[in-house]
Amino acid sequence: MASQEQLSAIKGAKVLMVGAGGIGCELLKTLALSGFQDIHIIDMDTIEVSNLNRQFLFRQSHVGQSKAKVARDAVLRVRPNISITPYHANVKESRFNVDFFKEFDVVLNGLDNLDARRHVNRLCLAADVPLVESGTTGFLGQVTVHLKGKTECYECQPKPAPKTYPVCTITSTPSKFVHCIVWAKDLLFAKLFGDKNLENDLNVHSNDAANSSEHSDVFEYRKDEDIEEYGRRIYDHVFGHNIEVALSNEETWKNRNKPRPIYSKDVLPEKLSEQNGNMEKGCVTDDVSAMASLGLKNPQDVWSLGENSRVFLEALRLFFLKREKEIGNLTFDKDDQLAVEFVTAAANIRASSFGIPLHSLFEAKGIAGNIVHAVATTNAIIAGLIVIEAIKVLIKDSNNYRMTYCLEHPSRKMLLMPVEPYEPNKSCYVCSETPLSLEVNTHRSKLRDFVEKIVKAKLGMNFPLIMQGASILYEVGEDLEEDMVAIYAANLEKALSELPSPVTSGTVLTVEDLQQEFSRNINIKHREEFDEEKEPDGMLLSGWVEPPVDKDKNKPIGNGESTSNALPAEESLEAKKDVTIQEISEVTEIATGTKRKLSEVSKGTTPDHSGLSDETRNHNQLEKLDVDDEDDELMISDDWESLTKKKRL
Ligand SMILES: Nc1ncnc2c1ncn2[C@@H]1O[C@H](COP(=O)(O)OP(=O)(O)OP(=O)(O)O)[C@@H](O)[C@H]1O
Ligand SMILES: [Zn+2]
Repeated sequence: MASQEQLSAIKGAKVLMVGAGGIGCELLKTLALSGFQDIHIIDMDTIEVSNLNRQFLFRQSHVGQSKAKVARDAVLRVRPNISITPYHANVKESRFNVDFFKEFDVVLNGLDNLDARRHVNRLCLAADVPLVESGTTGFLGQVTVHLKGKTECYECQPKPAPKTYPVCTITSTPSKFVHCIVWAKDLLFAKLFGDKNLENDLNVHSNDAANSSEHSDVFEYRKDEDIEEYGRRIYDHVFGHNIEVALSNEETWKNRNKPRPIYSKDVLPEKLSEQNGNMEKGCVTDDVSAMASLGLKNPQDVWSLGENSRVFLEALRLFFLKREKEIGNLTFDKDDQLAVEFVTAAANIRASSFGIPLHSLFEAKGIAGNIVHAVATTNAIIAGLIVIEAIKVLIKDSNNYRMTYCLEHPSRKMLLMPVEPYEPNKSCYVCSETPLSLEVNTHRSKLRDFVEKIVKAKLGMNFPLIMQGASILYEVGEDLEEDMVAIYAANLEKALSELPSPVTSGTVLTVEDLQQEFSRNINIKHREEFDEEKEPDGMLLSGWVEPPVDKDKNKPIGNGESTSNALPAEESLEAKKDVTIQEISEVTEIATGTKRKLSEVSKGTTPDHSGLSDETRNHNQLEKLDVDDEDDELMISDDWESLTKKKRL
């Protein structure tokens, strides 16, 4: 039962919700049913069919309409007397500036990406408005309170770098199905259907006897060539010939199982189109799906090697027959059925060659698209926790703020694990005044490199203004004069030392995002050489939060900026000599941060120094927590105070 104080705080509050998706729908409903009367909601998206299973305010008839508006209408039907103001817009639009944020008593995030979260964090800091941040990944979830100067901000802890794999694991020595998926989508799919000008590490041994005399690129489709013949040529090349070439390097296989070359003639009949009556169907129906034209119905079935080989050839054929115009511009998209079919089949054939268990299309799609299936109940629990924290924020009950984790399996008999929030990180470059410095080759690096790699990627600014003393070197904005736009565009292509106001060792640059009202000075230090593997940006930004380094191994124990260092231990040796392929996973970011703290607090352990990425290490710790729990009886605690001994505030 809410106290009088809580009730009047709820009634008088003006709250801003950002995101009306899985968490947002639950949150809006819970806010309305808890008595909130003035709710503003920003969401840039329209409703999709795939949202309907968990975003319960939406119905089939709403598909294509604004999430924020439909959510408002749905909730007003049960609470007609409250005020809900929807904005069908990106929270990064300039109208949502610091003054806009200042209007609210608390901001509640139900977002799904790092970029928007960082942006809202900065606006809340600039406007001095408390932020309740949230995230879910399947059964895992987290709610955190960020209050300027009192608790850590969203960016006080470095977020894990995207998961990466060494190129040689992907191109030569896969040991897990995910390696085969990365090979199939980032190398083979990209090679066949993507931009021909992009670099691709797929081994192209086109000097094999059969092809070298006529063609320099074995992947090229000859106009007069039969499409099945072409498909078989690619098949035999990547699954047969390339494997034979790899096998000839004896050293590689000394301590590994040797792969088996697979040729199409060994697994398929001579001429498929004559054998398979369904093959032509794909040409006449609109359904561009290899599965459909081969009569494979259940995406959860694991196909045999023969079936995968057929899907491979059929998907390739359909791309060339039905989607020829897109070839050369395609990038893998988890919602593109034909692309998923091709990648599943290719990954499975490669897996078969390397003795790795095969997977269904459903599983392969999840791995390829980094999909963790959303769980509606987790979203509902998290939304409830957001409202609990929001109420504490409104009555300024700061001693009782909690960062709460929602777990998949009970730990210490609990599914919900509240811990006290952390203090602000004194070296956080966002919420503290930490000085920054940048080592860079000022003769070689261009202003564009600085803007893209540092200002946007590292400092997360969207509308940067870069100044040296009083002169502006670069600016982004809607109302810039044309001549200024031209000058800034020209500046981007200049080396730092050749700019109109040269940037050299000792220069102090001021970088500012006017919308975020966020400004930092960066001391420039010239450095001649950079290690291409460890410092691929050719620049080194320091003075902001970095994970501690294990001095013996010179490896970060968490996720550093260098992606090649953020690798699972078993792969880290190879990583030292190899470039890495990125596999982006936004969805795990927030939950991964969760697990770091959870493991520290609940086990009382110090972070381990295993050299694993945060993601991997924390998964392991979470699993360990679960395994350690012998008693499976559940308890959801409501005794917040007694649960945490560590006082962090
Ligand atoms: N910059 C932004 N401005 C406004 N809304 C945003 C922004 N970024 C993300 N969102 C919204 O946050 C919500 C996140 O919800 P959720 O995680 O359930 O994602 P979804 O897109 O609805 O579902 P899924 O990605 O699982 O298909 C989405 O509705 C999305 O439109
Ligand atoms: Zn901070």
